[in-house]
Amino acid sequence: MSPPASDPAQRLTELPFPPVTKTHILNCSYHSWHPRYRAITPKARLVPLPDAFLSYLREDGIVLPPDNEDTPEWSDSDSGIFSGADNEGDDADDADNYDPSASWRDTHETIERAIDDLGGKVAPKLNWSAPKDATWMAATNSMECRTPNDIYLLLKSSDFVTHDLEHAFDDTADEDANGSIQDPPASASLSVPYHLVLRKWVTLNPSVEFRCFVRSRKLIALCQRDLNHFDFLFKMQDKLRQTIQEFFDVRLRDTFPDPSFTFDVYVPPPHNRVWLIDFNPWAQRTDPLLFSWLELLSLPEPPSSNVEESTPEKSDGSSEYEEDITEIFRPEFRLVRRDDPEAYGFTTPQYSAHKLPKDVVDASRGGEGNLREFALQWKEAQALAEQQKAEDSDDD
Ligand SMILES: Nc1ncnc2c1ncn2[C@@H]1O[C@H](COP(=O)(O)OP(=O)(O)OP(=O)(O)O)[C@@H](O)[C@H]1O
Ligand SMILES: [Mg+2]
Repeated sequence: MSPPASDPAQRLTELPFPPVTKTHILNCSYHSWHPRYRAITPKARLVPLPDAFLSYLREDGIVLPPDNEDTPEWSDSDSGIFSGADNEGDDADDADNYDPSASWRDTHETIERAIDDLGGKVAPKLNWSAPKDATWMAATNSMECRTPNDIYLLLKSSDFVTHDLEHAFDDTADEDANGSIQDPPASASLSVPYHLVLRKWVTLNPSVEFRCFVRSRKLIALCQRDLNHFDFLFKMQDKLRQTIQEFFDVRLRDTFPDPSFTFDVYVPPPHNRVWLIDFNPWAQRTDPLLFSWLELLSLPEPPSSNVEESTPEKSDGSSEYEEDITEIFRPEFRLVRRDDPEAYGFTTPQYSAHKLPKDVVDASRGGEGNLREFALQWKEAQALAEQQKAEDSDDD
């Protein structure tokens, strides 16, 4: 028998989120919000993905379409990844003729044209997730892609992308056609219109990327996305908070379909223009970064005078009181302090738990030689990451 809702043990193990609906998850998908916010988002192209392409993404192993010009030599023998062309040896005949893109050639070509359209370099993502955990697979060690194959390699290596494909609606409540929660759950499930999102590549300065938390259409908290300490942010904290608050009030507060959500912004120098990068659901799956979800769920809300279009007047006709309240409430803006990294548990590299995609492990099982080679590369990559970490902390 399941414990009653009032059982203290249950209260301790479950965060008090309002039910997360599939509609809410879909509202945070790039393809749903992008048309509404195109003007405030860096240039992007969306490519609808047919089932055949989705099957390719879901397949085990990483086989790339033939691409003589852009597939580097090392990709055939060194890592278990191979392109349809250029294979040598006894087993190569089949692979020579195999083009995984044969059944989605149109999509491949659309992607090629979109990359061109966006100036030759793009940052890819699926409906919700970018392959941030797979950049170590890429020759550039980043999400910068110049060819369709660069994109496929990243997408197929990413656990975050797999989550979009296989677990988009995990832990969501069922709802009826009007969006009301169904009890008992309805069996009908919403299907996901999968899209490849290609964003024109820009070299972003991670210090001015922020995640913002909105509860009941009120901006209650914001914080850095990058978990390093940046001294200069402290001096401009008030200005940044005000700029982002205004952006939220004007652009998002009344237009986003759900009352609670998170959004990510980029505020490049001179810090007076805000770019929308992404939305994430108000749900446990979203990383609360410098906050905990329990804090975010229980932080005090601003008085409503801070969010109303017009402040109601007092009986004597003045609105001084409301202005005072507006003055007092500030969404909490959390930055990483100089001596903070330990406190926040940043001693492990970000996404370290995701650095070994299943596909790569599978690829490395091709025999002892392959495994040894793979292990060597793995060690090198780790040493490089350690070195980078040491350099970063020296800078601090
Ligand atoms: N156009 C771009 N060019 C280069 N890099 C970009 C671009 N857009 C975003 N990025 C970088 O990619 C990172 C991840 O992008 P995004 O926030 O869309 O990923 P995500 O998977 O939704 O992340 P999360 O899981 O944290 O919500 C951003 O923090 C930013 O540093
Ligand atoms: Mg996101």
